[in-house]
Amino acid sequence: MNAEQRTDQARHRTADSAFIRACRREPVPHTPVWFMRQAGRSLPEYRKVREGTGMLESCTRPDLVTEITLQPVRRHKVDAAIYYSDIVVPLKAIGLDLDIKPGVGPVVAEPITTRADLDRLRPLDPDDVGYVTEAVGMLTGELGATPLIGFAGAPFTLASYLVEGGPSRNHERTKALMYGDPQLWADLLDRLADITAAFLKVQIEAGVSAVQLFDSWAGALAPDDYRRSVMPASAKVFDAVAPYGVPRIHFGVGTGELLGLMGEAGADVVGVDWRVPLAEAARRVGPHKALQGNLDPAVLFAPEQAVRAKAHEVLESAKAAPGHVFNLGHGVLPNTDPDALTRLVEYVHTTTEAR
Ligand SMILES: Cc1c2[nH]c(c1CCC(=O)O)Cc1[nH]c(c(CCC(=O)O)c1C)Cc1[nH]c(c(CCC(=O)O)c1C)Cc1[nH]c(c(C)c1CCC(=O)O)C2
Repeated sequence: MNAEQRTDQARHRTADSAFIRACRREPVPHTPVWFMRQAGRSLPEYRKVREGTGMLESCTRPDLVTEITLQPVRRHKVDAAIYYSDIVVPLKAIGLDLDIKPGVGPVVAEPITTRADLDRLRPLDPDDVGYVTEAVGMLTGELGATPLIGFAGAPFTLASYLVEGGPSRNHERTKALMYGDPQLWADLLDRLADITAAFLKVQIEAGVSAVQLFDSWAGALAPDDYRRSVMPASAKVFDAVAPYGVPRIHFGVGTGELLGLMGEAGADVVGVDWRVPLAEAARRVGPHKALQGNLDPAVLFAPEQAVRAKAHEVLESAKAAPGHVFNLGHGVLPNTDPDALTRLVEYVHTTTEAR
C-alpha cells in the first residue's frame, strides 16, 4: 500500500466514528470524548512499561508507543487515541541536543539566539522518524474504527523552548527576539513550520485520522502580535496538510482573545481552555468550526457529583457550537485518579446518547 492508499483507508475506517463526525459538524450518536495527555501521566500501567526507559527514547520504540497509546483507550473507552510522542520529537530527530527532564519539561542544550543558529534547524526527512510510520501502522491495525490523532507542536510553542532553552513563565527571550529582530524571528518560525508540516505529513501518510497542533503557550501573546508574528507560520502548517482532508484541531491555553484567529489560521476544530464558556467560544470562532474542550482538569480532584455538575455545564454550553468534542481545557494533571476519568467518559456518553 502506498501513502495515499493508507491515508484513504484511514479516512474510511474511522469516517463514521463519533469523534470524526463531531469534528466535521455532522450529527453524532453521543458526544465523543478524549483527553489531552491521556497517554502517559496518570496511569500506573504507563509507569510500569516506561520503567527504565527515557521519555524520548520511549518515543522511538514502536512497541512501547503502541502499548502506551492503547492503554487509555482500553481503560477509559475514550472515542479517540492520541499518538504517544512529544512536541520536541521532530526537533530531536533532526539532531538538536535536547532532553525531557522529569517534572520540568523539554530542555535544550544550546538555545537558538542568532541567525547562524538557524542552520541547526535542517528540514525533517521522513526517514528521520521511520519509527513513527511503523508505530502508526501497528496502531491503526489494533484500533480498527477508533480514530488515532496525530499531533505536533506549533511553531511559536516550539520556538519558545528553543529560544528560552527550556520552559518559561514569561517567554522574555522569545518575545525579545520577536520584537527585536522580526526578520530572524520570521525565518525561525518559517523553518519550524516546515519541520512541523513534514512531521504531520508523516503521521497522516502513515494513517492517523486527525491531527492536533498544540500551540500551548500562544496565550502569552496579544492578538495583534499573534496575527503578525505567529499566525502566518501556523497557517502554513495547516495549509500544508489541508489537501489530505483529515480534521485539523488547533489548541492553546489562555487563548480566549485569540480563538477567532486560531480558527482563521486554518483549523476545522478549535480547542478551548476552561476560561471561556463554549457558548462564548462558539460566538468568537463562528459557525464553521467545531469546538473541543473544556472541563477544567483540576475539577477531577473534586467529588464525583461536582465533576458531573461541571461536565453537565460544559455539555449545555456546547449546544451553541455546531460540533463538540468533549475534552479537558488542558492536559490531564499528573495526580489525577484514573477512575475519575473513566467515570467521566461514561457520564458524557450516557447523558448525550439520550438526547
Ligand atoms: C508543552 C507540551 C510538551 N509536550 C506536549 C505539549 C503540548 C501539550 C500541553 O500543552 O500540555 C504534548 C504531549 N506530550 C506527550 C503527549 C502524549 C500524548 C497525550 O497523551 O496527550 C503529548 C500530546 C507525552 C509526554 N510528554 C512528557 C511526558 C511526561 C514524561 C514522563 O512520563 O517522564 C509525557 C507522557 C514530558 C513533557 N513534555 C512537555 C512538557 C511540558 C512535559 C512535562 C514535564 C513533566 O512535568 O514531567 C512539552
